[in-house]
Amino acid sequence: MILKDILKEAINGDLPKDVEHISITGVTDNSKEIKKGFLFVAVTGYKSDGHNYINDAIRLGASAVIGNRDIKGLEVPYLRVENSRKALGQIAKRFYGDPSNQKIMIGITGTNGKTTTSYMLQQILEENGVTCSVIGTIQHIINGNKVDSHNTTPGTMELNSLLAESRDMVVIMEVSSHGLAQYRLEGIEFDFCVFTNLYHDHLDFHGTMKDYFLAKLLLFEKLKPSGLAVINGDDFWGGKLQEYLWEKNVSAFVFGKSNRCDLAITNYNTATNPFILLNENHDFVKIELPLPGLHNLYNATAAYSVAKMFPISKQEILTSLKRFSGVPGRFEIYKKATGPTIVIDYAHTADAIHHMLQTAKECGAKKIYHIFGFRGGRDTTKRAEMVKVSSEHSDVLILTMDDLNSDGIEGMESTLNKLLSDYSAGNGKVIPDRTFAIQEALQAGKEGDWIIITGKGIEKYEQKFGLPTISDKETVLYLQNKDQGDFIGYFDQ
Ligand SMILES: CC(=O)N[C@H]1[C@@H](OP(=O)(O)OP(=O)(O)OC[C@H]2O[C@@H](n3ccc(=O)[nH]c3=O)[C@H](O)[C@@H]2O)O[C@H](CO)[C@@H](O)[C@@H]1O[C@H](C)C(=O)N[C@@H](C)C(=O)N[C@H](CCC(=O)O)C(=O)O
Ligand SMILES: Nc1ncnc2c1ncn2[C@@H]1O[C@H](COP(=O)(O)OP(=O)(O)OP(=O)(O)O)[C@@H](O)[C@H]1O
Ligand SMILES: N[C@H](CCC[C@H](N)C(=O)O)C(=O)O
Repeated sequence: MILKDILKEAINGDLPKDVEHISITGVTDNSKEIKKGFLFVAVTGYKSDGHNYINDAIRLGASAVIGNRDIKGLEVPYLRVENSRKALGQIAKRFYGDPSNQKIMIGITGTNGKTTTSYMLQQILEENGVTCSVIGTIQHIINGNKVDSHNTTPGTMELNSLLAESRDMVVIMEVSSHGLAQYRLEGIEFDFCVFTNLYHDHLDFHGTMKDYFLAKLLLFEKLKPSGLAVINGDDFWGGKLQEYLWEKNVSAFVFGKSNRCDLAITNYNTATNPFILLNENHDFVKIELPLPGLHNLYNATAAYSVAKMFPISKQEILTSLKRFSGVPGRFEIYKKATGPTIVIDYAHTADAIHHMLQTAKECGAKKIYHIFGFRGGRDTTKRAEMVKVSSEHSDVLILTMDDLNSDGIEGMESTLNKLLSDYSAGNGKVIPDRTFAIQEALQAGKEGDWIIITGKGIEKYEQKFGLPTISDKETVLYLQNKDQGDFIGYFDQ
């Protein structure tokens, strides 16, 4: 591939003579992936700086380098750009032949509900003959094949390569604020942009809620002129987004409780036989879900709002939602013939915890045991509110370990004790080993009680004493009598 052909957007003006005819065999921003004839794009990162690896890249065979620092005297041509992370996005798109341009692109953003909404939409579309690629937190699904996910929104090279590989008609993507802020979606345009909600999270990265919102807003700048924004109008920031799009004359489809909404929520039932009743231009739509929780009804409403823009009948959409298969690690219920109901869920914000515990109460939980921890190396300012909400809405809260990432176990243990003494109402305890925390609740829980384990979903956690990593589901099934636990949740892997 001729280098100049993929630099169209990245480099303004004429290219130096020595670059004109260079051909390259690949592109990467990771010196460790360089092969002979590659273009190396040096990116200044959050942990390290790609510019420090330029010499490694050349030694490994890079035939040209792009960066955003003033560097001279390299053995291969060096092109300076203003922002090499953005340039990488522009180059990735060209290198893979602008693959998003050949797809119907659906981007779903928001703090909570992205994965659930995308799985609902996937089920509706696929059951009605529309093949979908799905890109998100749990895994990516391309042409029906599962690919491991390292980021909710993959890095720009990986993303464009997945899109290029896809033969599916539609791509449903979870779009994270990190992905938007880091140009992972540079040059990609969307046919549908969905906003679920915005709550306190990721302020370690964004600083303030306003800046977090402004990062999410970038998705809507990528909406095609012919595209449609779908917005949860009941969310405070959803309201701000609506105003912003209205001023820019961008078409938005809004759902929410106000009767001014395009899809107005008139009634719902969150527990037994959950449903949400919507008024669409005096035409009533009743979405029934096999999954409890008001939050899931909102997710289903978002999925419905997009699906109805496809040539699929209302009845077909409603049928798919009624038999929704669920999402791995989100509100998965385990219950034996007798004993407590156990739920594994991915709540990792105060708002999600609130929804989760509220749902358990609405489902008739007598006593609620809530087990969770905090991901290390992430926003620490959300923790106090998570403890407060849990303490208020559960009977017993047990703080335990989540992914430590770079944090140490001792530091985390004292953090948990301090959070409990400062923000709980005295109904909590700390059990650092997650397996023991779950075991204690399972031993204490009686018929009618609910044990809710949040934060990790299907991800595995480290047990103490060097035991292998294990998921909450594996722990629960083991403790519930080896492998004889009766799974009655919505997804069994
Ligand atoms: C803080 C953050 O977001 N970091 C992301 C960022 O990493 P980075 O480019 O800054 O990486 P870095 O390690 O500092 O390295 C800088 C550069 O040096 C290069 N390098 C480095 C070492 C070397 O030997 N050679 C070399 O060339 C690297 O390849 C890179 O180009 O860009 C990478 C590629 O796109 C991401 O994978 C990475 O996500 C990290 C792993 C991460 O944990 N991110 C989380 C916070 C995140 O993005 N989460 C959201 C979900 C949030 C939600 O659910 O709402 C997500 O989309 O996943
Ligand atoms: N619409 C919603 N409003 C509030 N909380 C929600 C909503 N949908 C899901 N949740 C809660 O958030 C958790 C994560 O849901 P989901 O995976 O769908 O969100 P997400 O935005 O994809 O998060 P992540 O990208 O971190 O995986 C769920 O397990 C549930 O507790
Ligand atoms: N295993 C991934 C999960 C991402 C979950 C996301 N919601 C976040 O908190 O960043 C991580 O640790 O980045």
